[in-house]
Amino acid sequence: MIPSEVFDYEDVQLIPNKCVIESRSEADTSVQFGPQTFKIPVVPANMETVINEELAQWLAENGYFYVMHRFEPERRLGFIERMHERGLYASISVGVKQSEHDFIDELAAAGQVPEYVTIDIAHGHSDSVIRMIAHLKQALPGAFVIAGNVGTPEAVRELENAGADATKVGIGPGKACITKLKTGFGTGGWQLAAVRLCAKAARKPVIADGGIRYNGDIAKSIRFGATMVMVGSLLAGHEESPGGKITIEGKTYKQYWGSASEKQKGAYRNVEGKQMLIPYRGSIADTLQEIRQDLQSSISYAGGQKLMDIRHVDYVIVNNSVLNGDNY
Ligand SMILES: NC(=O)C1=CN([C@@H]2O[C@H](COP(=O)(O)OP(=O)(O)OC[C@H]3O[C@@H](n4cnc5c(N)ncnc54)[C@H](OP(=O)(O)O)[C@@H]3O)[C@@H](O)[C@H]2O)C=CC1
Ligand SMILES: Nc1nc2c(ncn2[C@@H]2O[C@H](COP(=O)(O)O)[C@@H](O)[C@H]2O)c(=O)[nH]1
Repeated sequence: MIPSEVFDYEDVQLIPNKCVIESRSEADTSVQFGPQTFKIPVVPANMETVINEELAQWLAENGYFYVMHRFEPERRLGFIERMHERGLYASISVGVKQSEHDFIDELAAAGQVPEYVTIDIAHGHSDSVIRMIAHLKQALPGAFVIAGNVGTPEAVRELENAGADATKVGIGPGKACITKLKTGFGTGGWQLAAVRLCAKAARKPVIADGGIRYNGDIAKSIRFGATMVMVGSLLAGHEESPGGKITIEGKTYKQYWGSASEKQKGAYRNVEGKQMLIPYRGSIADTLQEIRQDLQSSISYAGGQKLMDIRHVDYVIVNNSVLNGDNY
């Protein structure tokens, strides 16, 4: 499959339709994803500098989707128990190694079924992921299984056929990502077109993962078929973000690093990520509220009342329009 139309977020603008609401507050940004409905179609990336247990609890309590990362594997069972004790949903990540299969058996034996499990590896179109989907569906049949990451319609179909309830699309578009440079592969530079191709092939929800630089990119992801949008760097600069706070020459930053960076792995082996500093942005609650308001505006420009009305708008390709003086 060679994609015929290739574009990314900055190359596209959505075309407005006549407004049918009196106020943006009437626009409904909520989305059904798996067993729950969430306030906005946005999930912080399952990365160590983006999400931790405290933030996960706050997000669940406040109607947002989260996916806990998998880099403290021994804490996951306790995390699920703690979330369930508080009457909150549990959403965890797993890898594909034998120890992860053993962990799934441990959860089944303990009767602790997370509502969401994300299989999170770099190259998700693989037999190892297909085996993990099968194991999850057999051992924890109540869990909603998200599988990734992938970048092709073939991969989406194969993982869905294996039993995945949703797939996650994005190989290399992330801000901390160097996959494109190190391997020559991926959807970096044409992530939005890849989301479109994958979503067209999908029969189940697709998560667009990586490359979101502006709030408007979330609406563009929805237009091109995503049901949920995973965001790393844009949500990593907050007070609640787990990365360390650093002040340089009077300006404050938070640390952000790739899950396949040397910093995360503790060794320079198969490194496909880097670390960087993200300007400090205050409270994540304010940013999520701003995202919701911007999405309400998007829905109004789409001539709609609800999130999925954005799906039906026309668009134009305008090369790099966002970068032509519109940065803020
Ligand atoms: N979205 C993206 O573009 C990317 C995301 N990441 C993130 O980095 C983290 C680490 O990812 P990952 O290294 O996959 O996790 P793991 O180190 O857990 O690797 C998962 C398993 O897949 C194998 N594997 C990994 N990559 C390949 C490949 N290209 N071909 C064949 N086998 C492979 C690994 O073996 P072995 O290590 O021996 O090869 C390992 O057994 C994850 O959170 C992932 O999401 C990483 C890169 C790209
Ligand atoms: N190639 C790599 N991709 C990575 C790594 N760590 C995380 N990721 C992916 O990036 C997104 C977040 O992207 P952003 O543009 O919103 O910052 C995240 O969800 C992963 O899919 C990595 O080390 N290498």
